[in-house]
Amino acid sequence: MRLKDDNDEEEGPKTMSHCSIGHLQPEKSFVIVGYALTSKKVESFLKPKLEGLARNKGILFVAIDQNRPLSDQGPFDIVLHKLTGKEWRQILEEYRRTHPEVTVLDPPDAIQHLHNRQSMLQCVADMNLSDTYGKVGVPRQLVIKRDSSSIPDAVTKAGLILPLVAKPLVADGSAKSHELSLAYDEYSLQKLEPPLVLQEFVNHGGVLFKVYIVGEAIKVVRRFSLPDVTKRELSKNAGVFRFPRVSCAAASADDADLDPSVAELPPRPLLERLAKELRRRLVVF
Ligand SMILES: Nc1ncnc2c1ncn2[C@@H]1O[C@H](COP(=O)(O)OP(=O)(O)OP(=O)(O)O)[C@@H](O)[C@H]1O
Ligand SMILES: O=P(O)(O)O[C@H]1[C@H](O)[C@@H](O)[C@H](OP(=O)(O)O)[C@@H](OP(=O)(O)O)[C@H]1O
Repeated sequence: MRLKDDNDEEEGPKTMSHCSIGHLQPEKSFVIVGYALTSKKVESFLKPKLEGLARNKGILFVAIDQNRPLSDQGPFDIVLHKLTGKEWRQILEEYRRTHPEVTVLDPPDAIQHLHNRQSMLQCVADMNLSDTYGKVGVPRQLVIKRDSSSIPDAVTKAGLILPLVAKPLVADGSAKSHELSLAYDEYSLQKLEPPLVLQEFVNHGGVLFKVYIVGEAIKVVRRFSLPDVTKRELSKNAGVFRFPRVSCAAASADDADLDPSVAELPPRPLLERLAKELRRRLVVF
């Protein structure tokens, strides 16, 4: 796409934010990314540094005005969004139909099953990656849709071993969807609020790896995580404990002096196969 400078009479993006067209070199080609994000996401993601880097690479971020028809805005090369709701979904589907030349990241139907922690992990569970470079699996888990009083029985029947990590079933980016708890004893499980996923706690040395995948690009970071739970701790503790965003960006362990047994990154070939397989199964970028 060609974007002309301010003096140009031709149509340019009308809702451009955080950038001034006047500073752009005339006749330079830019990829225009229209974004529809919550204000929280704009704050955490669209940092001046990212915008500067993007601009140097010929990428411009332009805010989509949610109060105006999407088709009246742009033109965009890419629509980047992280909003939920039926209405927004319909707007995007209609836009994709009428603007097949625009890449929508990602199409609503493709991300639908990522909004639910059960379906989100299903394709990982279905993956049958050979054990050449390491195993990929999902912790044993149980979905509770309703009735908190039924949880202790359901856990016993499923044979899940305590402690359990309780996660809201819906993963829609809301603060509530990130509220996780750790349940140490069976009795306290009744205090949890369905719908949720109960997962066996997997000891992992207090460090985890976050793997970011965009297209062919893979980036792995180390983050501090919950410490291992020992048998002694399990026998001492009871109750349900809410825990905060333990492995957030501020908990980076990239430069920490870690025991090599927990610090070693997953083998690259495993990540590549995992990334390829996930993209194929999820049909997302
Ligand atoms: N089964 C588990 N066993 C041990 N620790 C776990 C387990 N599941 C989650 N955790 C811990 O809880 C943290 C958050 O888990 P998870 O990523 O599932 O939630 P989230 O709300 O999607 O978080 P984020 O959006 O930050 O990735 C992990 O970083 C890890 O420290
Ligand atoms: O900063 P990292 O470690 O990559 O963790 C991200 C989570 O994985 C995302 O799920 C968060 O986005 P949502 O809150 O929209 O789900 C995302 O929220 P944010 O974009 O508001 O920071 C992050 O918390």
